[in-house]
Amino acid sequence: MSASETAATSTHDGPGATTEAEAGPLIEARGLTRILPGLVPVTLVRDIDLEIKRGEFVAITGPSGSGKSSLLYLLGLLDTPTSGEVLVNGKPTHLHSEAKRARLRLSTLGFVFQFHFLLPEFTVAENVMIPMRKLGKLSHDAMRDEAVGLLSDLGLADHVDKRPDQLSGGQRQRVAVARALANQPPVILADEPTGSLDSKSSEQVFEILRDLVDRRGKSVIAVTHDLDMAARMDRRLHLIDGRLADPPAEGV
Ligand SMILES: Nc1ncnc2c1ncn2[C@@H]1O[C@H](COP(=O)(O)OP(=O)(O)OP(=O)(O)O)[C@@H](O)[C@H]1O
Repeated sequence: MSASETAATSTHDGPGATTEAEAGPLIEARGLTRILPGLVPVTLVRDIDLEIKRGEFVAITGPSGSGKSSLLYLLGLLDTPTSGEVLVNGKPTHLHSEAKRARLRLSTLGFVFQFHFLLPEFTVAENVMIPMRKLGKLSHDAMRDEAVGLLSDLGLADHVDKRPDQLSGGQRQRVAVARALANQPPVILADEPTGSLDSKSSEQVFEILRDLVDRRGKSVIAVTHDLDMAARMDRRLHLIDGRLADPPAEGV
């Protein structure tokens, strides 16, 4: 069974899985602007208004340097706007302390980057347990069970006690997806999640993300240069020079 089939047929849906039925958007940006100060200030994004609803698979596209990663980091509360705000579950976040933002990130947002960023000295299961450990809600055994469940769902049951360097690139990225799901966040933010994978692994990871949206009701926001992939998502946000724009008919 392929990883995507495994994920699609999974019954694993641990505590805190998205059963909440709030009607409003999960993530909102209002007038979001980020300017790096300096002798020559650099505008990363400007005047972005958007809403991400529950169960949406949204692509962020645009030319290189158009602000895609910057926008994702702002939506993920990894960076703070110069003006404007990000709301999570309808609640403003701009007055939160860094500790409160960190906790909101841990419980609400899962991150997948182009490179897996797994810690090489830890096993696969231990890597997936890291965000759970930081949230501090579960016992060691419960965290381990949760991690093994998530990894099994992604077709990695036989690899839980291996080190990352014993896995293929595609398998490592699937571990990164499991780690992003560790605290059952309703939103996954992915920065070119398939950007460093071969086409087969890339398709597997895409199918896993698609499945998280379709069958688990997650919202996935993914930066991508792959327009075919973007076309298979539900909606596309296109950036030009840090602003939202209509996507071109063809090409980036
Ligand atoms: N710390 C920084 N200092 C100076 N310029 C920066 C910094 N971070 C980003 N930039 C610039 O801001 C712009 C937006 O960067 P960003 O990485 O968000 O774009 P991107 O669309 O994700 O690009 P790519 O597709 O190449 O990854 C780029 O011109 C980038 O060079």
